[in-house]
Amino acid sequence: MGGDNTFSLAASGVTVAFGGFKALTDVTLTVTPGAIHGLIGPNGAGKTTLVNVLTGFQEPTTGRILLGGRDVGAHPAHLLRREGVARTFQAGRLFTGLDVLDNLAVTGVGLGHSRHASEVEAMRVLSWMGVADLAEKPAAGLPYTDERRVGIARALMFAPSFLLLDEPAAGMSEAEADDLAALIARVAGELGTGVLLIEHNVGLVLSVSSHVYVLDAGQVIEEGDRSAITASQRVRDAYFGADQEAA
Ligand SMILES: Nc1ncnc2c1ncn2[C@@H]1O[C@H](COP(=O)(O)OP(=O)(O)OP(=O)(O)O)[C@@H](O)[C@H]1O
Repeated sequence: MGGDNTFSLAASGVTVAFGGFKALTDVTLTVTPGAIHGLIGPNGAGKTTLVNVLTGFQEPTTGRILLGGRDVGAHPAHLLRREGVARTFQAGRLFTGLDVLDNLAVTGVGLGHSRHASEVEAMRVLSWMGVADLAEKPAAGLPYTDERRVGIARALMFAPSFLLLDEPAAGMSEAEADDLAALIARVAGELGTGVLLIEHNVGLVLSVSSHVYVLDAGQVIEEGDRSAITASQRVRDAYFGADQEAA
C-alpha cells in the first residue's frame, strides 16, 4: 500500500493459522507514537497471538507487519527489539538469580553497552519509574506487582518507539492498577512511546486509551474511542456478555 509517512507499528490484514485453526483472521491495527491504544477481548480472542506477531515472536501466515511502512513480518523478536518494538510478558520472565538492577543491565549489555553504562542506564530507568528502591532486591522474591514493574522497566531499557504490554495489571489491586495507569500515561506522554495495552481490566483500558480495538474469535469486531466502545452492542454481546471479569 505505502503512502503512510507516520512512523507507526501496524498489522495489515494479518491472519495467523495454527494448522487448520485461525487464531487471527484479517486483523488490521495501527499503533502510533505517543498514544495509548487498548486491545481487549474475551479469553482466547487472539490478543496474545496479536502481540506475538507484532513483536516478532510469531510470523503472520498471511498479511504484513509494518514498522514505519516497512514490512518486518519476518523479523525475529531480537531484531525487532533493536528496531524499537519492545514488549512485556504475562509472566515476568525475569532472571531469578539476579537482582533487579542486573536484570535490567543485562539488556543494556545485550545491546552492546558496557556493564557500567548499562548499570547507569538501568538505575536511570528505575528512578524515572519511581522504583529505584528495588534496584538491589533479588528478582526471585519480588511481590507480583513489583515483578510487573520491573518487566516494564526492562522493556524501557530498549528505549522503545513502541511498547506492547500483555496484561500488566493482572493480579493488581485497584490502587496498584491506578498507579500503573499513571505510569503508562507517562510512557506515552513523556517518552513519546506508542503503547498497545492488552488487558482484561476493561475499565483500565478505557480510562487510558485514546483508541481501543476489540478482538473476538480472532477478528477485530469494533474499534474506536471510549464512547464508541461502550456504546457498541457488538462489544456488549461478544465481550461483556461472555466475560464475567468485564467491569
Ligand atoms: N501456538 C499455538 N498453537 C495452537 N493454538 C494456539 C497457539 N497459540 C494460541 N493458540 C490458540 O489461539 C487462540 C487465541 O489464543 P490467544 O492466547 O492469542 O488468546 P488471548 O486473547 O490472548 O487469550 P487470553 O485472554 O486467555 O490470554 C486460542 O484458541 C489458543 O488456544
